[in-house]
Amino acid sequence: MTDLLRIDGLTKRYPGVVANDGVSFAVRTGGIHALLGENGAGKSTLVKVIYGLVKPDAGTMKLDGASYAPSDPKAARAAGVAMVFQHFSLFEALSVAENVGLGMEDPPRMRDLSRRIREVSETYGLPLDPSARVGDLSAGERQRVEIVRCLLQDPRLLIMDEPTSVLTPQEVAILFETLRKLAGEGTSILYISHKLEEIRVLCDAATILRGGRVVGECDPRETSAAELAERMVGTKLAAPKVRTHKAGDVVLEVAGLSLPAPGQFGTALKNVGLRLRAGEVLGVGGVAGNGQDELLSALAGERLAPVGSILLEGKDISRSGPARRRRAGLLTGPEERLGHAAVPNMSLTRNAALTGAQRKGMLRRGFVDWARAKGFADEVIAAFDVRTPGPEAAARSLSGGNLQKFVIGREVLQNPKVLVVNQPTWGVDAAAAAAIRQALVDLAAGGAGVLIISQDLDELLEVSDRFAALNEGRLSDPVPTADLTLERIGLMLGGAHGMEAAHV
Ligand SMILES: Nc1ncnc2c1ncn2[C@@H]1O[C@H](COP(=O)(O)OP(=O)(O)OP(=O)(O)O)[C@@H](O)[C@H]1O
Repeated sequence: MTDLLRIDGLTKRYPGVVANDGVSFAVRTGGIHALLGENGAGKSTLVKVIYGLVKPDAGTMKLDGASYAPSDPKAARAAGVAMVFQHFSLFEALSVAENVGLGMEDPPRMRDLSRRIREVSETYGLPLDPSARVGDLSAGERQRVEIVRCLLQDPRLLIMDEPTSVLTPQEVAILFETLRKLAGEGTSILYISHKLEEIRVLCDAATILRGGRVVGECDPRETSAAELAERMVGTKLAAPKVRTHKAGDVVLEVAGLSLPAPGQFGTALKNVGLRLRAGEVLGVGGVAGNGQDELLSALAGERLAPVGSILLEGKDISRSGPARRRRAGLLTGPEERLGHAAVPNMSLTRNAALTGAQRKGMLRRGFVDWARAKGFADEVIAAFDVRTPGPEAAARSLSGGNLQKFVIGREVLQNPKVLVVNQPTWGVDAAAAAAIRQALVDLAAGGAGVLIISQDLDELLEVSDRFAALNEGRLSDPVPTADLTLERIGLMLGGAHGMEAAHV
């Protein structure tokens, strides 16, 4: 096979860090090539250079033998390079076809565009209705819009940055079929993911990055997931510690919590009830968009709840805002790390003060004691192995996984009575995800109640004592994790409560 893309000696420096350090590798024509590496290893920077979003300081690229140095994404697209991002950029109020048209330089008439979308979606097995409103679509369907948008450009190279983190197992299977078909037709695929088992079934080549440098190449089909992880990290991974746990008193009680949908595309919470005990981890699973964000914001106090519906250690906090709930010991970590959990342009010190000021004694006569705030940011960085030049770095300059470690660490180290987190290891590499899970389990072992909302079933089964499913804003009765079978989980996620039939 010939090489479609060749990269030679590519270097990109940021203040205090070399994100890519003399990176060289090649992607074969029709190959599905994985980029592997821990958080901050430089994967996103590398694909941004290929897509014309970031200019390298040194190095060259060749596409199909010709010199390639895109000045912007438009030039990259013109050369046949397309990219599907982790975060979608779609307008919820517009239709699929309208969204696709908006991204095109020279969009055809709407009727023709709808026809082409239908053709592409049928050819590649990506079910999509061009007239559907994007706001009504699942995360997997939204991703299909982005993929179809790329395929309409007839790309030679398709870059995908962590495409499966928002998908159900069924949607992952559909995506892999599509990617294999594309590769079979000669399109090359550059694939970033932390899910090593997925890489082993999908990809036929892999480049491993560590600290911005290429540390190895391999055929992932012939390399075990453990070996891949070890080559990424450079050391052997510690197996998670087994814990012993004893559930204590009820620390958080939610009863009859109903709230209307926050907006046109939100989900209403319907009579949600749960009891969380000290020392316990309760896992809440569910497909994205079934009320996860709404449950977190109701518990955080971003939206107030009906009187008597949320009790912390027996006290009604339903009408208290976030600051009072924090003071009382209920802390939360939302899913969206950049913008919700952290302010992108603020330093880590300032972000540490944002949620930690009260509980970490940073307030002096109403003013923040910045030395203390910096001290706390340093503590989080050290305890959670956050890779950054220091606490003065802006939140946005951290790689996704490192910022995630920071925002989770910031809450865990505030010694909460109850911690509620949504997607705590989203986009986090295997070693860091294990560290975050361990920290949550340790927090519970120390006597806190921990509620983890996640779409990662393996994660929930690994760390939770009990498991409940969120479906269309309703929470099932929690079941001890040890009693669960995959079939039962499937029924719970589909909305079957007790012996009722699933309504799909
Ligand atoms: N705009 C920026 N300004 C300053 N530093 C940056 C910027 N973008 C990336 N970096 C730094 O470059 C390094 C590589 O980051 P990059 O996002 O490429 O890593 P990654 O491998 O994609 O990580 P993750 O898996 O966490 O997404 C990190 O140390 C990061 O902090």
